[in-house]
Formats: sequence, structure tokens, C-alpha cells
Amino acid sequence: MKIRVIAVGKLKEKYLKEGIAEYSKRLQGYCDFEIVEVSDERIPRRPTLAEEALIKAKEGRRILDHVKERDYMILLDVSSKQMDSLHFACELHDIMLSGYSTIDFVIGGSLGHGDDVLERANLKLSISKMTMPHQLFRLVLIEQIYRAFKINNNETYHK
Ligand SMILES: C[S@@+](CC[C@H](N)C(=O)[O-])C[C@H]1O[C@@H](n2cnc3c(N)ncnc32)[C@H](O)[C@@H]1O
Repeated sequence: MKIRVIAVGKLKEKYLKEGIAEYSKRLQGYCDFEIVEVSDERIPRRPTLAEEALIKAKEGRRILDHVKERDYMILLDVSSKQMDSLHFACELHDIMLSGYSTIDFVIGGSLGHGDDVLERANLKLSISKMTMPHQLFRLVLIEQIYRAFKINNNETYHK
């Protein structure tokens, strides 16, 4: 099973790089795990709505260039549906049994997602009602994916 995190923007903070490297390594024991970074757009100081829409559309196009038609795409979005870790593990298990060979988790940029990306998503998921910076969110998401594999394999880790 291939699992990819497709994220807008480059990871800059050392402490996040280290955390993400650790969980990526752990995940390799369960799946073929990959992180794909797409470049972000420069955001003007006070963008108009039209500028925001254009930025999200450009970033969205770069994301969708990596998502194949046969991939299952999970979009991470603050205002979407929430589930607990057990439910999330169950959902992943079901997707894997449905014949998909690749699951793409998509993290947006500072302005969130454009319409095209929202429309392509097979599942829209929120991890909390609180907004996290996209770089920190990457680490939180990868830990939750790892947790889901531990739960589905009945291994001790989760409390
Ligand atoms: C800084 S946030 C974007 C905030 C933007 N104002 C919005 O409402 O989408 C950047 C990205 O991080 C992810 N993200 C941050 N917090 C999240 C959360 N609690 N649940 C799901 N995704 C989150 C989403 O993919 C989001 O597009």
C-alpha cells in the first residue's frame, strides 16, 4: 500500500523535520510512505478575494498534478468532518480493502484549499476545530496515520 502526504510549502523548522523523519521511518514498516511537497505562492500583505482564489487555484493545480485518477484522496480541512483515532483507523482499513493502491493525504497552504481540490477529494477530514500551521499539521497528521496502523495491527502504542 502506498501512502502519500501531498503538502503545499517547504518544511523549514528543524524540530518539525526531525519529528517527521522519525514517524516517516516508523511508517515504512507498514506501507510505502512518501511526502510530496509542492511550491506555495507568495501571498500579498492584504490579498483581495480574487487574489486569494487565484493563489488557491494555482497551489491546487500543483497538488492535483500528483493525484492520479485511481488514487483515494483524503483532504485535510479544518471545517470538515471529525473522527476519533479508532474511527480513522477503521476508515483507513476499509479504504485499503476497497482496492485502492494509493491513498493521498492533502494538506493545503496558508489560505487553505481551492475549489478544484475540494471537489476531487474522496473524503474531507478535520483533525480538530482549531487551525494549525500547515508545517506543524504535517507532523500531527503523520503521527495519526502511524497510530492508525498500530491500532489496525493490534500493537501496543496507542493509549
Ligand atoms: C494554516 S491551515 C489553512 C487555514 C485556512 N484559513 C483554512 O481555513 O483552510 C493550512 C492547512 O493545514 C491543514 N490543517 C490545519 N489545521 C487543520 C485541522 N485542525 N484539521 C485539518 N486540517 C488542518 C489544512 O490542510 C489546511 O489547508
